[in-house]
Amino acid sequence: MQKPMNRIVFFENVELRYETSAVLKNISLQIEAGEHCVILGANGSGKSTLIKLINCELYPSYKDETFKREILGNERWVVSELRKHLGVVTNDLHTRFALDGGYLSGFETVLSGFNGTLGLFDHLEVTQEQIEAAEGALKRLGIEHLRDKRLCEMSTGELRKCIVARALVHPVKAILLDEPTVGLDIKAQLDFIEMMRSLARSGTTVILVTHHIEEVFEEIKTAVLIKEGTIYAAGEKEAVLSSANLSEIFNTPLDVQKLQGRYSIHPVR
Ligand SMILES: Nc1ncnc2c1ncn2[C@@H]1O[C@H](COP(=O)(O)OP(=O)(O)OP(=O)(O)O)[C@@H](O)[C@H]1O
Repeated sequence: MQKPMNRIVFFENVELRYETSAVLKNISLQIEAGEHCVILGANGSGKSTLIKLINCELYPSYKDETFKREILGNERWVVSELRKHLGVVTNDLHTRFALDGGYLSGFETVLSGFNGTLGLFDHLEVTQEQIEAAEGALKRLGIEHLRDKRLCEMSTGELRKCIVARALVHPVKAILLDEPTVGLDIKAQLDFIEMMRSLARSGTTVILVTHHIEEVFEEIKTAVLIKEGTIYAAGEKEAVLSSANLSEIFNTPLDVQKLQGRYSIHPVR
């Protein structure tokens, strides 16, 4: 039986190894529903690996008596079932659609979210309900104009929004966004931030991995800093996103400033 999904992530002492080396160690992390959260860390620190663990693309390598891993209240998930509650947007997914799905329309891309496929297949039935949900997801993101446009004719930002809409065909409780603004120009990036804010305000828990502190929007209250595969700090963003903490995780002297709710980061010379 499924437990209530009020806790999106509950990890205690989770470890993940690629071959012999531990990439994530002693990861203890709780993210509650509605607790929009940013994950920051240097290149190679383990952010994407953490997202893959939450998303059940990867599984912990080692378990001792202190180990705990629950996602949306459950220790085990059938992945196709989890996708109905947890949306995922990664650059890998974007690249797969850009490279192999150019012939798909925006609508077909979104609709393919029901079966987690790259495109639609004759043997997979499409119901009227699914069609309406896909139309609804396009509307929710304000991209109805991309409905019939082919992916190969879309800009990076347009395609990215279709991938987000695809992740939202189910009424998901939370969405994981791994560096979602890579490749977007300034306007597309600002639009994307507004879209994330509107998702957050509508009740979808947003878990954002980014390299850009200025993307930490107002609704995000929690920050998690990853350093060399461990959680260096986690908690309220005001406390966690300090100059000292960011200088430490990026291994360079940095000055963090906050002006009118927006963070910015500057090198200390
Ligand atoms: N499939 C893999 N096999 C072996 N090692 C891997 C694999 N994928 C990632 N790694 C290693 O795991 C570590 C963490 O990688 P991860 O992609 O999680 O980092 P990240 O913080 O997301 O980095 P970035 O900011 O550069 O995207 C890195 O040292 C990386 O080389």
